[in-house]
Amino acid sequence: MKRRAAREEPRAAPAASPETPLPDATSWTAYVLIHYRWVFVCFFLLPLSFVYDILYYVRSRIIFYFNSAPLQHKKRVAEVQRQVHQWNAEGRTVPMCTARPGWQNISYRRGKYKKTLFNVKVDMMDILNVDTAAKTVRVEPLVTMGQLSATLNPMGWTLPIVPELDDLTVGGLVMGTGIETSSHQHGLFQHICKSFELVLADGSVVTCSKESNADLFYAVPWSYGTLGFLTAVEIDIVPCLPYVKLEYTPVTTLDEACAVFRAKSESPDHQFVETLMYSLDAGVVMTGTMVATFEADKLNAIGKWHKPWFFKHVEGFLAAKKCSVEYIPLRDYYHRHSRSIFWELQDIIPFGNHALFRYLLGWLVPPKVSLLKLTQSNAIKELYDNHHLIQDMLVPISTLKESLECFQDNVAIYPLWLCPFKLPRAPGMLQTKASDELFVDIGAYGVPQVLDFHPIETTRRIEAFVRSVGGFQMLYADSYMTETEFESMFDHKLYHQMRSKYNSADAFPSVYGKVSRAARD
Ligand SMILES: Cc1cc2nc3c(=O)[nH]c(=O)nc-3n(C[C@H](O)[C@H](O)[C@H](O)COP(=O)(O)OP(=O)(O)OC[C@H]3O[C@@H](n4cnc5c(N)ncnc54)[C@H](O)[C@@H]3O)c2cc1C
Ligand SMILES: NC(=O)C1=CN([C@@H]2O[C@H](COP(=O)(O)OP(=O)(O)OC[C@H]3O[C@@H](n4cnc5c(N)ncnc54)[C@H](OP(=O)(O)O)[C@@H]3O)[C@@H](O)[C@H]2O)C=CC1
Ligand SMILES: CC(C)=CCC[C@@H](C)[C@H]1CC[C@H]2C3=C(CC[C@]12C)[C@@]1(C)CC[C@H](O)C[C@@H]1CC3
Repeated sequence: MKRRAAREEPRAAPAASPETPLPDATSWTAYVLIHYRWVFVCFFLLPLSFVYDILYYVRSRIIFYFNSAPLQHKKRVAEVQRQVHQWNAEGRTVPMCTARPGWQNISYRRGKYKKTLFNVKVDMMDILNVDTAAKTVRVEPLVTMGQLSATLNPMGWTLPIVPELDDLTVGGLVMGTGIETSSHQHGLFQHICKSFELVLADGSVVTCSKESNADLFYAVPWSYGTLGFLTAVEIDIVPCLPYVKLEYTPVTTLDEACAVFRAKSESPDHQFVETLMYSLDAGVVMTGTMVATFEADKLNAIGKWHKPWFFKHVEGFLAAKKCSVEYIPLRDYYHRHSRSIFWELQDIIPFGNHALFRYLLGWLVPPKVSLLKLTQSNAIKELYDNHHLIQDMLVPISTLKESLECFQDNVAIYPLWLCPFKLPRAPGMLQTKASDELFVDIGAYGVPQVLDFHPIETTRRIEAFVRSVGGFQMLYADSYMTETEFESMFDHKLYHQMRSKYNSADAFPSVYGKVSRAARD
């Protein structure tokens, strides 16, 4: 593959490098919208995101103050049931989906089906019960990761896996999937869930767990809302400590990167493991453990508004070429990539990591992903479709080296996110060849640096590679596989059984129908 010359810093809007044509390369308005998106984002979206967060926060506090959430829950489930009964009474004409508008969710793919399907409102956003004796928390599906870490951490508890972005919801993480740097010990988000409460296609309410309705329990993850509406989830919680002792290990060859990452992922000593690759052969492996105290000169509250973006901070350790240690407040660690939306914000606000911007306006960052989605113009959409890649691929750790080479050859996007996870053997969509082998999530977010990038052909080549090594694609973004290819990646046996057992084949679209770009458009 041909590559572009190394990037210059700071960068402008995505695909603003000289070789890349603008969408249609003509419209003056499109040019302004793309290259000066930061004007709109800084002066309109950032204040709007701030107001939105305040309103949401006040609402949460009021609900907590009156402790009304558990009482309201039954009524809210009944309201979901009423809508499903209505759909049945009206003759089950078109399938159902949640009424949550596509712009509000984190998923990158566009849920065009929302316009044509029967929309069911599942407006349930409260933490119902924190039970420290049973070590569980019971929540409604729209509860977010930011809300949960803010509630649990001050009580000395946490979820074993806290997927990074504040606005990710429990419903989305259960029906899709969730992963974080503790996943090498705890698995995916589905593996820390104890039970699901669902409203099925006939309007009945069912609770499933490993002990009761186990088949449904194992079929729900990765079903993308196509078996029933989720109304509550019981999740494991574990005690937490206030700081993470984080060790940064720079690696300077591909072999070293793979060996160090694998050794640290397999060792029981680290609660958190993550690597950021800055090129095919240079990266920083990070390992962390929760601790109660810190060495004062090594404390770094990276979540503070004026601190450099985390991925830039980490890059500094690569340049320093030696192992280093820092102590980071737990919540700052959990949401370390939130302020820069991993490294996506540099394409939207090119000077966002400049000290002046951070000190003046850093407290307003990041703009909400939902508002970015809501307000993006067609020109921006086209730009991201054609000159940008957002994909996470899950591959066995034994194939890490060839997988990184595949990403290099096809897209050469850096930083690249590497996050290890275990995949316990269990019924459901994810079936593996070897039992208990560690997997790695490879996350590529950004502008491909190869000259022959083509959104469909390139993604299809990567998808084919991932299938060939027994891996999986995360489905929050676009999938370009055919249905046959899709069914060869994801085991649909249990899923089809549940669709027929619970009469849901005409009640909801299929997973493929929701996540495939070709089936949706
Ligand atoms: C025992 C208990 C039970 C509760 N029960 C309920 C309930 O039933 N229902 C309910 O709705 N609420 C409940 N609450 C209230 C709960 O605390 C609020 O929902 C929560 O504080 C709001 O979360 P927040 O993230 O918006 O707030 P904040 O912690 O003030 O955070 C504001 C914003 O900044 C982000 N942020 C904060 N720190 C960082 C950081 N270091 N890095 C990056 N981003 C950060 C947050 O994610 C959030 O978006 C309960 C609280 C407690 C203690
Ligand atoms: N660190 C991580 O693990 C990250 C994960 N992600 C991905 O982002 C997505 C989550 O985003 P989020 O905005 O929270 O979720 P979304 O609103 O995007 O929902 C994801 C899917 O879950 C379904 N769903 C959500 N709630 C319910 C419910 N109550 N009942 C039935 N189905 C439901 C949706 O159905 P419908 O289509 O009907 O609305 C949709 O198909 C996941 O796919 C996740 O894998 C993204 C970034 C990071
Ligand atoms: C850690 C894992 C497993 C995934 C992280 C994925 C995120 C980096 C992406 C998920 C949805 C993406 C969107 C954007 C940036 C990258 C994600 C947050 C945009 C904000 C980029 C700008 C566009 O105009 C809107 C996009 C919405 C989705």
